[in-house]
Amino acid sequence: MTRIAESELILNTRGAVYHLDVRPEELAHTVITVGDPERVKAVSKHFDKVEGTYQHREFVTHTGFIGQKRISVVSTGIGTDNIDIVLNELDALVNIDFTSRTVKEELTSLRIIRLGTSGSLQEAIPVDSFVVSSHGLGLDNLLPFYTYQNTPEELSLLEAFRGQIRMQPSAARPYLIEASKELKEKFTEGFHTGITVTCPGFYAPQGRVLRGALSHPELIDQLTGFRYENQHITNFEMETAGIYGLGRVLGHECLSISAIVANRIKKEFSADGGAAVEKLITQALERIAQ
Ligand SMILES: O=P(O)(O)O[C@H]1O[C@H](CO)[C@@H](O)[C@H]1O
Ligand SMILES: O=c1cc[nH]c(=O)[nH]1
Repeated sequence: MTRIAESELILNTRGAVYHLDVRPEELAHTVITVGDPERVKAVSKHFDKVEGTYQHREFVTHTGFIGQKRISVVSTGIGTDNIDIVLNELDALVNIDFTSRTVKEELTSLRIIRLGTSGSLQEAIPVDSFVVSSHGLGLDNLLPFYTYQNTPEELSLLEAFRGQIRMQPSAARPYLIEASKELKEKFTEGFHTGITVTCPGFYAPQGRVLRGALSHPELIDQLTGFRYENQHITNFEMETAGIYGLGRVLGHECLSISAIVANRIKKEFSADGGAAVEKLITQALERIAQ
């Protein structure tokens, strides 16, 4: 077994992984990720018992129980560059022996569920509704740094996307990964479902103009109009494709669910996004704790 060097798997003085500051025994195998560090306590306040809290930079982790179900909630901050850190360190916590610094013979698959916010790309998906991401379509550049396998269904969808929406090659090389089917089945009634586009920014990469002009002004209309068989693009945000992609690379079951806070077609923003997120957390925890 190859020993992983100190410069590659970085552990701190308490034997915890570098960015998350969490030790292997401090992580549950069901993990909720949220972007906002403040949202961690909005989730853990629903726990019957909190066994530990950990924080380093924007990465806040609370581990506890709802009934017999052990759950960790971890903040990722914004963007797929942070997802690279969080997913790799979560994986290391369960699949690398920190004493021998070797990959374990028996691997553990985590259940990872993102509870985030997002902008709708369809008029009929209003603010304060919830979207389950059937696929993450990445316009960021994280996943091409890894080797991974696409399914034939993913390749057909990606080919349709590339045919209908011509990204400038210097701007993005789109990739696409499907959600965990097992987790998705828990979230059907009361949830919209569709393809989520993950962007490497909040402004121009999501077609927003304040002062900087867009290099691809048709992007929003093209995403809204995309169709392949019975599938369409529902929303965009900044983490889902990275989570699904690294879940595929590392062997974890991943699902991303978003509270819609903006409708980009109707140009509306939620009057109380906090309330929508709170409702999403309550509904999601009921299903996750089962
Ligand atoms: O509310 P969170 O979970 O952070 O998710 C969305 O909100 C942030 C942008 O405001 C991005 O992280 C985006 O993905
Ligand atoms: O429009 C939105 C809303 C939330 N998060 C995003 O990334 N975009």
